[in-house]
Amino acid sequence: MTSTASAFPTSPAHPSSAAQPYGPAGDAPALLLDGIAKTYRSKAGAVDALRGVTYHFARGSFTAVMGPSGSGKSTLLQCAAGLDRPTNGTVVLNGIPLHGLGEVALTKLRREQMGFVFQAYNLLPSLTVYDNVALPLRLMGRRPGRGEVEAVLTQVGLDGKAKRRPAELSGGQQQRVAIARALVTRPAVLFADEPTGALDSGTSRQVLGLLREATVRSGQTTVMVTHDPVAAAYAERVLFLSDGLVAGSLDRGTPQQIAAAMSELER
Ligand SMILES: Nc1ncnc2c1ncn2[C@@H]1O[C@H](COP(=O)(O)OP(=O)(O)OP(=O)(O)O)[C@@H](O)[C@H]1O
Repeated sequence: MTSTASAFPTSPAHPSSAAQPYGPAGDAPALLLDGIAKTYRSKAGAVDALRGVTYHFARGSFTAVMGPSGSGKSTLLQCAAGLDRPTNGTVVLNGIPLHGLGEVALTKLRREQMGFVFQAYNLLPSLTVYDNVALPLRLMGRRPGRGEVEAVLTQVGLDGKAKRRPAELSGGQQQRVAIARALVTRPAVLFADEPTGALDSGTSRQVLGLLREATVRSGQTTVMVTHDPVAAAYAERVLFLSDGLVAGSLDRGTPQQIAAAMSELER
């Protein structure tokens, strides 16, 4: 792509914006990426997966990350969540710079301030729905209150399913358990990686509706990687990556507009 300006309105993500107040309360962004670069080195050579990504994810925003295969989406998510370390640049989550943290502190931060939803639901098969959802609280050293677990099960429409085990649920219901498990700690950022990749379109709509509702009702900040323009249209903004760089963004795009922007990037 030679120019991104017309098809992709410029996002408000520039290094200087880190110094600006955010939102009505002047809060820092939920997630700030500043000049993130990631080079993978192997015997086959070096691959520059990210080449300087600067972006802020405002509190309470729901952002989809899209881009052609190999554009760096998974790498971005991994670096943002502290699952991998960038070669250069800074990630600041809820005001906490990740680069200064050791593995133990990073694990604690992930448990307490991040939620994860993947294509594979990753539920523990031997635990009930209730215990799967309560697990992150237990891992934080907290005794889960019955009310808080039940409230989040209600939020995802799983009333009455608390005693079931994952194998007794449909795929869509299992993904809703995974979302409940991700939301129960009230994380600063919920990371979702192809959350509807294994679901049919009707069930996908329900799951995406839940993610959107969590933003609208509870101010949940969500970052979702997806290949699907229909899924991305549930987000307020789509951030496009191309060849390890931010190519632009699109606010409140329709699936058709998002698909057209993707086609332009893939040309
Ligand atoms: N562990 C690794 N070692 C070497 N290269 C890697 C590694 N992980 C990713 N890459 C390379 O980095 C680039 C970005 O990969 P990444 O998985 O982030 O892209 P993506 O946009 O998520 O792709 P896809 O849509 O196909 O999942 C690609 O060229 C990929 O081959």
